[in-house]
Amino acid sequence: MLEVQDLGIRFGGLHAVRDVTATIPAGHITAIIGPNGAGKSTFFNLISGFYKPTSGRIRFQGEDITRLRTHEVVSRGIARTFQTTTIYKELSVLDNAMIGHRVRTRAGLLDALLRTGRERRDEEESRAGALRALERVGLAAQAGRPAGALTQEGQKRVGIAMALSSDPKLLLLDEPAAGMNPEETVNLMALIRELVSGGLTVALVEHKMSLVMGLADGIVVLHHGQKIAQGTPGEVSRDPAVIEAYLGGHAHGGQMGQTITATTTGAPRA
Ligand SMILES: Nc1ncnc2c1ncn2[C@@H]1O[C@H](COP(=O)(O)OP(=O)(O)OP(=O)(O)O)[C@@H](O)[C@H]1O
Repeated sequence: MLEVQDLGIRFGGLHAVRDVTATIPAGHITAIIGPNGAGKSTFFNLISGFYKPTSGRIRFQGEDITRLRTHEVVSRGIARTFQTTTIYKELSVLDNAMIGHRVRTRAGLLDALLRTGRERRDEEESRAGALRALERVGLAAQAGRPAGALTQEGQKRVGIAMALSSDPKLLLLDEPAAGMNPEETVNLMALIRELVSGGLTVALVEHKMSLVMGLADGIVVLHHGQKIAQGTPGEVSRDPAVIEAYLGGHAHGGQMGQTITATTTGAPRA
């Protein structure tokens, strides 16, 4: 569904993503993993059109989208969530999902908040998209409640509905399980699986290896901005370069190091 070739971006002297060639197959869940600072969020920002690459190509369903603007990328069928999705807690769940639709399509956030003429013309379309999205994340019954009254998990679902409201073909989730407890994480995994069995393709950046290993069909591993491995969870967790990246001199330890160790050698946490 999505192919990147020799993708790269520099920030001054720093090559945050470098010569990455990878694929995100349709109907799959692809995880992008790597130690802190590996370039995962930057990679997401590139494929969602937030950053323009300094080298390489991005093709989505056969079309070159490398130079498209963010809303043009969205209109092709790619939407994303953010590490910390802004939820308007005092607004209803439906209004949040509608804002999600509008900021991702034609009207900007300011239009959405100020209710300009252009925004009003989009309103009915937004409402329909938002309601469909709330159905998909199991929040239709909560549409009228203030978003701030929902649980942490419910608020995460609102964030996902905000992205789904533009009816994407590819959904990019940036650390969806951040701040969630194990039970909420399991529920989130079930939701992602359900969305994929409904025809969506998902790519996610995630630190929680239990989620990645239990959910992903394929994993792309980045390290210092470069792809060091792509394969199934089993292949990647046995890959010496991946083990070295997590446990070597640059590892940050924590959950990723711990789980990679456990799934590969069974050795105690480094
Ligand atoms: N807009 C930017 N300007 C300058 N440097 C940036 C910018 N965005 C990211 N970087 C740098 O690029 C590198 C990769 O950062 P990125 O956030 O993509 O890593 P990450 O793998 O998502 O990290 P984490 O796991 O900590 O979220 C880091 O060194 C970071 O400081």
